[in-house]
Amino acid sequence: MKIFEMMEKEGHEQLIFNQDKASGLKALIAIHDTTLGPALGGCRMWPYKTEEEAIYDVLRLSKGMTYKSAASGQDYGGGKSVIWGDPKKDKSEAMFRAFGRFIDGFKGRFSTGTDVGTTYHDFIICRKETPYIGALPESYGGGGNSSIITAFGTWKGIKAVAKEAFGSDSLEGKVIAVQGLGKVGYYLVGYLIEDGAKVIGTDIVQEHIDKVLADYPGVTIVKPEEIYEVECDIFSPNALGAIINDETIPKLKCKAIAGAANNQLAEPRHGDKLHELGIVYGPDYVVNAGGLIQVADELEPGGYNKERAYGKAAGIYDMLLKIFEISRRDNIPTYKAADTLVHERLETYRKVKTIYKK
Ligand SMILES: NC(=O)C1=CN([C@@H]2O[C@H](COP(=O)(O)OP(=O)(O)OC[C@H]3O[C@@H](n4cnc5c(N)ncnc54)[C@H](O)[C@@H]3O)[C@@H](O)[C@H]2O)C=CC1
Ligand SMILES: O=C(O)C(=O)Cc1ccccc1
Repeated sequence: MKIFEMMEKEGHEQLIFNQDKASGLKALIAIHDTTLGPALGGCRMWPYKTEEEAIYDVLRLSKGMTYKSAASGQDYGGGKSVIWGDPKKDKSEAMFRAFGRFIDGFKGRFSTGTDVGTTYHDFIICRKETPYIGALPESYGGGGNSSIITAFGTWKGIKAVAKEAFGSDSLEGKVIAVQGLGKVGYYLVGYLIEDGAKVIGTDIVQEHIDKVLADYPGVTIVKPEEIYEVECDIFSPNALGAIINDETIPKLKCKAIAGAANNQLAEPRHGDKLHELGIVYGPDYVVNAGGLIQVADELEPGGYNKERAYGKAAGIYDMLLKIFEISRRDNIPTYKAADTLVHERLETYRKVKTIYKK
């Protein structure tokens, strides 16, 4: 793996390796692009098989955050952190204190918080060492569990792809296949059922399934490997990335895809394939911007304003309709239409900053 080559190709500014012998912490922090402002991005804890897997994940995730911030109109850049370890058995206070000290070293150039495998309990510990933590509970001055607003935004994204695919954003009677019933998936199921949808769900952790069934007994559960081929109107990935790939695309029986998972396309060509097949794809970093919108709102002067944040998250619907219009007008895949808007915003900002410097 030629790391500098990858960073140069994708435009990453920094990749920092962090280890703390006492706690066993091994963490990577990637800052992709700070043109629009300081980098924001959550922290994933995952038992990667190799160091290369961890490096690849943090580079992809951090780039996605730049695109997410630009596409959702935030004045922040993109970054992400990954802790290499098993969230079920490797966590400790010492680990998250050490991680907080590493974050503090950026002095605001990077702020982080929950993502896959981490919870706000972990970041309450981090907060003891650094103020650069987002999505803390209201009692700690944060905006609360970012998964809820992420689920809200994803619900709006599902309504937008429904409108594009079926001519109406009503989810009444629509069958939605939800992959991943974790922090985001659980709340998303609630929004979908409230909106009249029929939900087919799956997860690899039984207790997550049980929690959903306890509150939403009407949800149909299938095995993880079956979710791709269930008869449905919309497939909603809310687990891990790279699940839209050569193996899964031929199985899909949906007319549209919209979910919270980061980096859903294994490669851009898989977005081209969805376009060819006429499957409406809501670009992941547009659909799942709710969490980022919350954390950016927490950083506004005067602090978090829930009404303002949810108003911005509701705008995910209109942004997607704009992207679908560009995709139809120019006959390009939706992910390319979204990337075009992002590149235009970054380029404009770079020019303005250059002029300003003069
Ligand atoms: N939590 C947040 O605010 C945000 C999360 N995201 C993204 O949304 C996705 C979900 O995030 P969270 O809900 O916070 O994470 P989480 O870890 O709470 O939930 C992920 C769920 O997916 C399940 N899962 C993993 N592999 C699976 C598989 N092969 N099949 C079925 N289920 C599987 C896990 O058991 C877990 O229940 C991630 O990709 C994350 O990066 C994006 C934006 C914000
Ligand atoms: O949208 C994401 O994937 C995030 O990582 C959102 C976020 C940003 C900063 C702190 C916590 C979560």
